[in-house]
Amino acid sequence: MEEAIRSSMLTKRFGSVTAVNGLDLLVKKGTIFGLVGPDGAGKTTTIRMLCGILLPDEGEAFVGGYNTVAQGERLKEYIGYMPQRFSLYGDLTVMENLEFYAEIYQVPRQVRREKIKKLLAFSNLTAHVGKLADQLSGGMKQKLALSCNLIHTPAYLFLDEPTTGVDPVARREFWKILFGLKNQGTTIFVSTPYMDEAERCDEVGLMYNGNIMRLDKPENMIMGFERELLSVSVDNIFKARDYAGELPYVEDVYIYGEELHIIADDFKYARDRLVLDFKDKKITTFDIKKISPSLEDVFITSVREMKKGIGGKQGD
Ligand SMILES: Nc1ncnc2c1ncn2[C@@H]1O[C@H](COP(=O)(O)OP(=O)(O)OP(=O)(O)O)[C@@H](O)[C@H]1O
Repeated sequence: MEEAIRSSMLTKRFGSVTAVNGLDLLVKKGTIFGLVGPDGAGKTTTIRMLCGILLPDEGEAFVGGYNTVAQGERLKEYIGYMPQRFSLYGDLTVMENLEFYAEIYQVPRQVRREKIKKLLAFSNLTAHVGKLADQLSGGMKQKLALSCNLIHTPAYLFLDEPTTGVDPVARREFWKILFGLKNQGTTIFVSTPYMDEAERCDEVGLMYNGNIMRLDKPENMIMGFERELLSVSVDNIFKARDYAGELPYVEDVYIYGEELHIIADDFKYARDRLVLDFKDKKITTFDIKKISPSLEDVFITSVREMKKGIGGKQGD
């Protein structure tokens, strides 16, 4: 296994807030690592430390063998970093933006044209070279931003929520590009709020309150979900959610799309009792069935357990 990214006890504090708390990570070369977690979990701070932009208070990290602090300048040649709000120049065209970043990254002039041509083809932007960046759709803007970050052919790519706010079709297309990069050997470290994207990563870390609470392949996380999960369709979802939360045989309950997801020890017992208990409360049950968990179920329940663990109040 060739190591690409490693951190040990990486810590960052902002005043009394510990944004990242003793993070130990290991990402293999040529893989996609996904960092998932609620707002404020510490994802951006982690990425910024790994890119050598933010100094850790404790611990250390290495990317491609380079120490992110002591060799931070050297490291910049090998990494691409796309922050949540990457600045494209709206009044420059697609081509001009790429040329601008080629200049910034000092891409040798003799290879610039060829490199830009390849990136445009790779990201399906060839037909739009003359358009102003401001006139592109959200998905195209993100692809252009990614292309600008790939102009110097980085071996390690850090993407902070690169597809937030982008429509599902454009998100899929963006991920096709990421898979293409992975196949060429690029290591990708990406934070995302989308579970379908997390499922596409080789490994996923669930971050909460500055800690990685779980770290595994997505399929292992799903397999490790050992409780019974019920999907329940009712006429009054909020009333049903609040009531189910008080029932002794219900371990957890949350709203999942149009349905209630209920976790219990014993499916048959919970199903039979729920229908009766809901009826008593004048809640009509349209459908109730056992389902396999998705990665989203794993994350929702993990975060809820963590919140309970630290005495926090549960949300949805
Ligand atoms: N420059 C800063 N000054 C003070 N506090 C900060 C700073 N940057 C981050 N924090 C705090 O550190 C914690 C982690 O923030 P961070 O931005 O890393 O989380 P995140 O998981 O990326 O969330 P989001 O997706 O909302 O950006 C939060 O409590 C945040 O308020």
